[in-house]
Amino acid sequence: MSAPPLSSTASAAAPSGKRPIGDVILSVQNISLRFGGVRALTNISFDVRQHEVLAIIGPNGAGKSSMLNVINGFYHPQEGKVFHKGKERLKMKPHDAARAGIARTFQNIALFKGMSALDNIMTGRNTMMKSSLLDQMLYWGRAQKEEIAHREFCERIIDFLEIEAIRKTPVGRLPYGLQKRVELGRALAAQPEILLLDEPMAGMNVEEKEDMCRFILDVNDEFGTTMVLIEHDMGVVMDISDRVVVLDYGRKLADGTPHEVRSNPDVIAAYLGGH
Ligand SMILES: Nc1ncnc2c1ncn2[C@@H]1O[C@H](COP(=O)(O)OP(=O)(O)OP(=O)(O)O)[C@@H](O)[C@H]1O
Repeated sequence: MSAPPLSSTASAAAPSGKRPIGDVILSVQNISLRFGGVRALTNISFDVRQHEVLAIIGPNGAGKSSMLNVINGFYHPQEGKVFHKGKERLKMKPHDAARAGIARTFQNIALFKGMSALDNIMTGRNTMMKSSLLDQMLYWGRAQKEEIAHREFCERIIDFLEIEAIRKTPVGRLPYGLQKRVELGRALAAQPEILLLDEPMAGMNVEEKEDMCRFILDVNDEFGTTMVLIEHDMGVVMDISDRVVVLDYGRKLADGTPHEVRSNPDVIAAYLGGH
């Protein structure tokens, strides 16, 4: 088994360079989510198109993380529907979403600190591993071939993210920016079609942010991975997003290009009012 392409959407002949934005691949429609008396999301609808970088922004508590958690099946809204590639998605768990090509990273780094960067990235392949423990005992050769192919694939991610020098380093010893890059690598290891990034630049210095922006755009350009990201840094949002959805108090305030959203009076009022 040879190493597969880095994204399931990437064909062998796929050219590099910004891919044209395609059809709607994910649609959330009239989503409402409550926690007891707290209305985290109220009647939210928007579409995600193939290959785009979509940012979800909004003041603290606006419902951004809740929205990502609905998309990846961690929360199940009381109302509304999620359509994935035109089909209504019924209740599913995060690992089902991962199998269906939707991966995510978290606001706080959730890596195995004592394990190397490479081994952490390998854990991202778990959903793709076919051989069970029994297979491994019965068909050792086949399981070993599979393991080699997965390892090769992870090495390619390591090259792509320029982290060769730290591939054997326990991630707990790495600076924050590199840990976030390893986390991105682990999410990419699952070959997602849609990648959900929860504040990928939080806590980074300017240089680390610039690097992360470059990697996000490179992954999007080279492999066509659709990105949905939550970000607080408006400069970053305006620079890298094709489209922006603005939430405030769990409601959608605006949805448009960075330019449209920036000049929307409701958005300006929410941000000025919130800070
Ligand atoms: N598991 C939960 N239980 C109870 N309330 C929750 C839960 N998750 C979120 N909330 C509430 O839902 C609302 C939206 O929270 P959410 O974390 O989605 O906002 P956010 O925009 O991501 O905020 P931040 O920018 O601060 O991360 C908040 O009032 C929050 O307290």
